[in-house]
Amino acid sequence: MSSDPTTSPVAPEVEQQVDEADFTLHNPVLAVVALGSNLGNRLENLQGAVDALEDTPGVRIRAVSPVYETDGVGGPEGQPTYFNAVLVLRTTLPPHSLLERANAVEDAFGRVREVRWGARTLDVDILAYEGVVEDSATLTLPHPRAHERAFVLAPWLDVDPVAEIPGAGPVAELLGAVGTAGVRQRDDLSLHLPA
Ligand SMILES: Nc1ncnc2c1ncn2[C@@H]1O[C@H](COP(=O)(O)OP(=O)(O)OP(=O)(O)O)[C@@H](O)[C@H]1O
Ligand SMILES: Nc1nc2c(c(=O)[nH]1)N=C(CO)CN2
Repeated sequence: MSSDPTTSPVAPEVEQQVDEADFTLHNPVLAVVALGSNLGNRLENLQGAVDALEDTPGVRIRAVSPVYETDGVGGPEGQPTYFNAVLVLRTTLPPHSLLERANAVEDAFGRVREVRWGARTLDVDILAYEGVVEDSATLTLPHPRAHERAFVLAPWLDVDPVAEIPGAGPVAELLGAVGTAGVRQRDDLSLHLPA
């Protein structure tokens, strides 16, 4: 019996996953990320997420949207308003690695997962990753509720006026259908890239 690991058969799906990850590592792609906060210093929380993502090997922020103040959608009654923003990233991280990093950034800001859609210091969602369509146990792409959320569509349109959500349509049309009630741009606030 040989102990040479190179002679062990590799399942075709594993081989495909490795090939895809390898391809991504050498070919940066664009991903779109949503930030939200309605607890603590909301602007500082969003800025902290921008800083942490820009500090991530394999991630470079290409565009930062204006900050919106938005009424909470879903979740318990009477929660504080959110600050929301959207980032365009150029990344060599495969989708699941980007999700892990997004979750780690949330955790670093003391995010506690209790009530569904409850108040949170920081939420980092992946809205879209290149043209990828995927539905696994931990990651759905594009984000399954992005197309119906004005607090996501308005800042997304600002950073990419021709954006389209695979399977749902152009962001501009989706925002037109959803409307902008409860979503106010805060011209007095902004996020910035670290120097
Ligand atoms: N595109 C995605 N971006 C971020 N998380 C995702 C995505 N698809 C699936 N998930 C999974 O959703 C789980 C729950 O995410 P989270 O607690 O942020 O939900 P939420 O922000 O309260 O609600 P919503 O999903 O409606 O925005 C995450 O642990 C993650 O595994
Ligand atoms: N206005 C607003 N409402 C929400 C938000 C959010 O970021 N902004 N996030 C949610 C879960 O991701 C649920 N509801």
